[in-house]
Amino acid sequence: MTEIRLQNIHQYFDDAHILKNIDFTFSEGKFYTILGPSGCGKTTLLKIIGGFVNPTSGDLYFGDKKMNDIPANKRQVNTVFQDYALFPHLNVYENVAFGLKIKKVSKSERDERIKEALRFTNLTDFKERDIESLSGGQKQRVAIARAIVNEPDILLLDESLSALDHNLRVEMQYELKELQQKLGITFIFVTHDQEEALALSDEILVMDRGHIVQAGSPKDIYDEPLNRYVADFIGESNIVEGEMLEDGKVSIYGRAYECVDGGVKRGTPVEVMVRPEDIILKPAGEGHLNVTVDSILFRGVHYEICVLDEDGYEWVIHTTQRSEEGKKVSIYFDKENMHIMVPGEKEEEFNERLESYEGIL
Ligand SMILES: Nc1ncnc2c1ncn2[C@@H]1O[C@H](COP(=O)(O)OP(=O)(O)OP(=O)(O)O)[C@@H](O)[C@H]1O
Repeated sequence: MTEIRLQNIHQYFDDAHILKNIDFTFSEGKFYTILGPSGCGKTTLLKIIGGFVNPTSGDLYFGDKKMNDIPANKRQVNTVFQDYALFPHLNVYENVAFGLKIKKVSKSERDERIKEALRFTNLTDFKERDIESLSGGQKQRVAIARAIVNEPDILLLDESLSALDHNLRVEMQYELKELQQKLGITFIFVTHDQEEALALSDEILVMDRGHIVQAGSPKDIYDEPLNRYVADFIGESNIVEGEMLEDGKVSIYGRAYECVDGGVKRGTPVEVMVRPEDIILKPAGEGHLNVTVDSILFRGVHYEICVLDEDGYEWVIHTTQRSEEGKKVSIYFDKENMHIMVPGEKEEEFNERLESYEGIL
């Protein structure tokens, strides 16, 4: 088992500064997801851990051992790539066996380990099958079996569910989570799909242009995003400008609201986030703000209703309540569901503020 520590990692490709001062420790045995838009540096970070890219500067440690100069095949790490990189001319068993043969593992040990890897990935009945005859989900399982047969401490998965259709993808998410729990090793999964990140992870690292912007449990990141970027990237949100009046009180468009956040100087401009599912529709005059229903979309499990307040600002609401376009209603949200963000605040400052203020409450 291995803790992975990235210390002041920078990565340049020619003049392009791709990773900027990455400082992060992955604990043993957890499911991590690196989440961010295309091009933000997720795969590069994974490749540094896997040993396929040497960082321009900074250090990588597994436990106490510095890994910068240790080649990929000498690290207790295996990678499952997006395209699975399976050998099309070999069957399932042979694909899983390949690495062990190269390493000259004895036939009896090889057979035992392959049997175990196929069992873990529910492929026992498929071992004789040609790769080409398998579905996308089965190919993905072979790629995972081929990685775990090496008994790695760390499994890296690069957008490895993205080739699958929606239903299969959801099914594989369950399998992947279960597999990680059974094996108890560290999984580092890369995706740009926020729902996938929320469903799978013990911890999510949100990246933006080479930085880790915020790291935390899915619930922390969803309920208490550091800033507008994270709030928008994970889930949908209503974000309005406000000003802090005092601890537990914020002004939005000149009207004072009670909130549960604090530790921000009086008069500081803030952004206030309310998730669409936390807004309640009430008859006109009974909520915080009077609004007019602008549009309604049926989204299967809820309606997505856009309303305009009297200042012309739009609010998005997810509700199972039916309404009508043009109807005059009002919106209400509990103080616990308002989240205050301070533009420009760094993750350490934000965490300190949350801890110290919550400590007072
Ligand atoms: N070997 C390389 N040489 C030059 N540029 C590279 C190299 N590898 C990656 N890059 C560039 O670094 C940036 C980050 O790439 P990376 O693959 O890490 O992003 P990503 O977040 O994984 O994106 P995606 O979700 O599209 O895979 C991109 O602009 C990419 O073009």
